[in-house]
Amino acid sequence: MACPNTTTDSFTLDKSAKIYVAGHRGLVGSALVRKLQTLGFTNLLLKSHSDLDLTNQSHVQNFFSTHKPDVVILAAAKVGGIHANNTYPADFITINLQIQTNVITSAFHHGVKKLFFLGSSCIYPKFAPQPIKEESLLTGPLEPTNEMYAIAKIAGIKMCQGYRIQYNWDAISAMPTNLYGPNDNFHPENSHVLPGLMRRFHEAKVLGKKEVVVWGTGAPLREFLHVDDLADAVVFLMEKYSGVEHVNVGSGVEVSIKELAELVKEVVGFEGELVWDTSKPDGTPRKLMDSSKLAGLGWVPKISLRDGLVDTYKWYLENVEQ
Ligand SMILES: NC(=O)C1=CN([C@@H]2O[C@H](COP(=O)(O)OP(=O)(O)OC[C@H]3O[C@@H](n4cnc5c(N)ncnc54)[C@H](OP(=O)(O)O)[C@@H]3O)[C@@H](O)[C@H]2O)C=CC1
Ligand SMILES: C[C@H]1O[C@H](OP(=O)(O)OP(=O)(O)OC[C@H]2O[C@@H](n3cnc4c(=O)[nH]c(N)nc43)[C@H](O)[C@@H]2O)[C@@H](O)[C@@H](O)C1=O
Repeated sequence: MACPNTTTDSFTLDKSAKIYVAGHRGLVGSALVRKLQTLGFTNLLLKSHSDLDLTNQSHVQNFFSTHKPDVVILAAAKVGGIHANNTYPADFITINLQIQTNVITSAFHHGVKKLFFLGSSCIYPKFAPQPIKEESLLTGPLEPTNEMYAIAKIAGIKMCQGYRIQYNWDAISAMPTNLYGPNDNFHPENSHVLPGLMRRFHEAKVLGKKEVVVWGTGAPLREFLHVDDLADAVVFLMEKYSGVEHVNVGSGVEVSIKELAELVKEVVGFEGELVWDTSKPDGTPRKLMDSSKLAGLGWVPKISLRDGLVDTYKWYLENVEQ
């Protein structure tokens, strides 16, 4: 494509840059705020969903016109696990297209210098060769359980590319693997597998239950990354990367859902049995990403799955458990 990959040094040098973290109360947004504050950034622009609905175009335009951020990290989205994606496909495509279109276009028109778009590993074809390289995008059919969400995310990547190619605007995107950590969504049905199981095992332990139901066959393979590692990677890419192609962000370690369930069970301390509900969908059989491009730039993850689970369960006990 037309634009070369270049590096940028404007981001970390200026600790007073006005950085708008959209979605700062969510899993990713809150980790980004922690990371940026630790690094000494003093001018974070934060607006909760109740104060600014990013699906509302005129409100988003007014917000950018008033506050004029220098940098935008777009971590606001309609997000959920396999059940939520499968049950609310209209919401997943519409809300995500609205949020990202409003934020990207307003950021461009109001002089934002750099924008970071977060996609997801579900953008890749269901049967992409593993580990999945960035080039696999748009080479085959998507996984049906999250097709709507994936199509919105692909549109976000392409918007960033389009604005870079046409206007040389510095919009970059990263595709994280399955994430977990503090401020995750622990909803019993709509969450992702890791927080969903953590809650179910915890409640079963407290109530002295003998069994916990786990969805699907347990055979699918997933790659998990602690959100603090993701936040570190995002800041790293903001500093080091300015290219047209999206960048995979994974841990490089995959586990089966059965292995994950056993590990969460152990960390939580539930001593009963697992019962597999095979009426629930498995989703993509495998989605290990190839993160060698990011590794080549000099970034590697630090938090093991076991350590990350222990940290997340501690957070759950302190913040979610009543
Ligand atoms: N979690 C994961 O495993 C992965 C996430 N990602 C990507 O990372 C990004 C962040 O995800 P994550 O942190 O997990 O999601 P969360 O659901 O934890 O956070 C999303 C945030 O966006 C806000 N938001 C949603 N809709 C609107 C709206 N209309 N207006 C304003 N704010 C809104 C939410 O506010 P409120 O809660 O008040 O609605 C929330 O603060 C997303 O782009 C997602 O695709 C990528 C790969 C994996
Ligand atoms: C991040 C990613 O997340 C989603 O894709 P997913 O990886 O399939 O998501 P998941 O975490 O919900 O499930 C992973 C696996 O785990 C099994 N599973 C067992 N028991 C529970 C359970 O209790 N809850 C859930 N949610 N899943 C369970 C489940 O049946 C499946 O086999 C998409 O939103 C997609 O859009 C996306 O981007």
